[in-house]
Amino acid sequence: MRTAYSVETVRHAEAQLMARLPEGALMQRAAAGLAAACAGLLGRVYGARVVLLVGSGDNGGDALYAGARLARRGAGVVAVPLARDRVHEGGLAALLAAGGRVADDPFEVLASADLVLDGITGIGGRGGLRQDAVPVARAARGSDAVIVAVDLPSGVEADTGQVRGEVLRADATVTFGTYKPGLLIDPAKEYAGTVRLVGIGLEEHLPSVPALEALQHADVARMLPVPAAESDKYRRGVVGVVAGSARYPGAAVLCVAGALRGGAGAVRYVGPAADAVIARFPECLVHAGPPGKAGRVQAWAVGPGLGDDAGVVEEVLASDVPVLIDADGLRLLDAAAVRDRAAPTLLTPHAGEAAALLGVGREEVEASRLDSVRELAARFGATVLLKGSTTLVAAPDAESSPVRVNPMGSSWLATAGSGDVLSGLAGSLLAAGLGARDAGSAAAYLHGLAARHAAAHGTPITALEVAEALPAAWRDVSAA
Ligand SMILES: NC(=O)C1=CN([C@@H]2O[C@H](COP(=O)(O)OP(=O)(O)OC[C@H]3O[C@@H](n4cnc5c(N)ncnc54)[C@H](OP(=O)(O)O)[C@@H]3O)[C@@H](O)[C@H]2O)[C@@H](O)CC1
Ligand SMILES: Nc1ncnc2c1ncn2[C@@H]1O[C@H](COP(=O)(O)OP(=O)(O)O)[C@@H](O)[C@H]1O
Ligand SMILES: [K+]
Repeated sequence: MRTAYSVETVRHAEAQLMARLPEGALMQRAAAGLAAACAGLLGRVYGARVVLLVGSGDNGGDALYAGARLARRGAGVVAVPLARDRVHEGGLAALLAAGGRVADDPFEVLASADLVLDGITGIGGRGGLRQDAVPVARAARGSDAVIVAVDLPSGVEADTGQVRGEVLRADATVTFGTYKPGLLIDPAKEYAGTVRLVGIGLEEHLPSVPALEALQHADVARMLPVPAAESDKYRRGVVGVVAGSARYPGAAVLCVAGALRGGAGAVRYVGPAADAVIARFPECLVHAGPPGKAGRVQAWAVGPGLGDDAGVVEEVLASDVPVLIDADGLRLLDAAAVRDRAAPTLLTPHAGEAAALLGVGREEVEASRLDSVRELAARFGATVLLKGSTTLVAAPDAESSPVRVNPMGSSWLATAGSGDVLSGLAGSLLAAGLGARDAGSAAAYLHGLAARHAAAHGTPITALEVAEALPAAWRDVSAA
């Protein structure tokens, strides 16, 4: 599991750690890790041309001390202080003592740099880059240099991943002590490049519950259901799929395709697209409906391609088993009925659907994905999976359940019907006994990995191919 902590928590842990260490020791640890990462990127340090963009805080201090280390190894290191009267004094002295210098003309040194260290702002930054920093940031980006962000790309919001102005896009980011949410969530994530975490001893001072967590193969493997000797199809869980309509029969087929690969013992399709479903998947149980007459299930997945049948959504919400609601189901649901449910509910909106549920514009959700998913989970008292380039899953008990961010996405998933596959898959995991947060985040993980398998040759993929690649994704994860 990779975890990210908020700035406030990092500051608190930093204070505890610093109280135990000699003055400046923490910054030296950070600088040592940063210099080592830069050396790795440069290959040969001796003779390399390194430019430091130095802001007025400790982020600039890190850059200066790292620059001093590179200068001692023979790099030509030049500092570009953004405010000459407010530079980390110890860092600047160390750089000068190591043979580095301050630039006379920032644009000239940037034009021929091999590597630029962005030490303008880290966790102390507010808003996008200020006007005085913008021209040098643009010149750095316009050069051929590798750009390495110190702790965070300057200009992003560390706690939310929001981007409110200009950001210096990095090729790599070296972050200290812990990931920050902004390094894992779009749009900020897109500016960070490859992220490397450097330990500085902060870990033992961080609380057990992070702000954000990202699953890895082994975490997902532990969640996936495996049939035991005494299992039968009913004990493994039956998932009911309420999807599709005369107009959209394909959504039913895709949702069932996902559900069949999600570990439930049986998939029960309920709705008007039974012929299309059975033609493709003879192993599926089908029923014309209504859901209450179709037989017992251990979870429902309702909504893809449903059309305007609010009655089935109401009926499914009134059941006492876990329910996943997607697509048309999100438009038709009664918010009070969701809040009043005793069994878990998992809502799976994309940004547009989330915006409609919140009564805001789609751009607002896309710009503030973390706040949006948390707000939805709180408002509906439900677990919410917000789809998109970085899928987030938030549970209603925010204090004890950190938001999960899916690290295994693939932009090839931006294809019609892939969300229907995800709903079926997550519904199947719910029926197999996973909690809503685990079912949502494991489904998003497998779904993204399946898309990567399907697109391995770099060609466009279809939603059905994503479903067909789910066993390969499952195998990968289980092997971890
Ligand atoms: N915590 C830890 O464990 C460790 C922390 N360490 C390091 O310390 C960093 C945090 O340092 P920090 O607190 O000094 O803040 P920092 O990021 O340098 O920014 C503040 C300065 O930037 C300025 N500024 C603000 N917004 C701006 C903008 N939009 N555009 C331009 N400028 C802007 C702001 O100016 P002001 O508002 O005061 O005018 C202020 O002077 C952290 O990220 C890590 O690198 C490591 O050394 C060791 C372990
Ligand atoms: N740019 C992207 N990068 C990664 N994943 C994406 C991107 N765009 C969409 N996705 C994923 O593709 C799926 C699309 O689902 P959805 O929006 O419901 O589409 P549909 O209704 O056509 O099935 C979701 O799993 C979403 O997270
Ligand atoms: K930075």
